Amino acid sequence: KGSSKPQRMLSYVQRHSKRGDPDSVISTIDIFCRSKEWAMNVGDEKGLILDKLICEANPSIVLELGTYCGYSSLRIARLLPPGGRLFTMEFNPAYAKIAKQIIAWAGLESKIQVLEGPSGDLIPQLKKKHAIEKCDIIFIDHWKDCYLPDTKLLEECGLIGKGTVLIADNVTFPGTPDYLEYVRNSPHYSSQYFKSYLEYSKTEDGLEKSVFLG
Ligand SMILES: O=C(NCCCCc1cc2ccncc2s1)c1cc(-c2ccc(F)cc2)cc(O)c1O
Ligand SMILES: [Mg+2]
Repeated sequence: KGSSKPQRMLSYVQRHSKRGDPDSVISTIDIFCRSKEWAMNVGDEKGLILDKLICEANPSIVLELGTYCGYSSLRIARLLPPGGRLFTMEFNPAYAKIAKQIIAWAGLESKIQVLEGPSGDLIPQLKKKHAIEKCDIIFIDHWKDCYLPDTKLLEECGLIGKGTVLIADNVTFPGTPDYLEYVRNSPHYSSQYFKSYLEYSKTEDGLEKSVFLG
């Protein structure tokens, strides 16, 4: 019964970062992923672009699809204005368990709610169960073939309104071709590609920012 990579990441965070200090936890995870074990966090290079996009939008309600160990949840939640909230969806219960512990260690649990289950089931529940009107920002970082169907589901559920900003990870690698084609060709979105690198590697990747025009 060995440990998992997320478990090793959590114990590295608890040993090497300052409790209650999100920036310390974020940089510690980056050191772990560069020096010990690669992991599929958005990472520090794309993370800086994400930070800028979050600050520009100054969002109250952020939805994240794909929590993993909570790295991007910390990056987002630490930049929210007072009263701002992040709802993050994770399919894998083992990942969700670790993410909650990393989020608690960083002291951001009051701003972040981890929702466990498949996004296809959770998205239709958001309005009624969590009193969410519209999402200000949606960070998409889950199964790459779910980006497009879930975007359409979010539209149908009325969670995407005029000005909602979609930010999608991995649009170049592993790649999300059907999603890109949709947001870049739809008259309802204004889309922009931010070229960067796959986390902790030299491979090209990037974030796609798409604003819903109504
Ligand atoms: O798969 C990736 N990320 C999604 C994990 C799937 C987790 C899910 C969450 C959830 C919530 C609700 N409903 C359903 C789902 S499914 C991912 C993979 C790579 C990568 C890059 C190079 C490689 F060689 C190999 C992998 C890099 C990345 O940045 C990623 O984000
Ligand atoms: Mg990703």
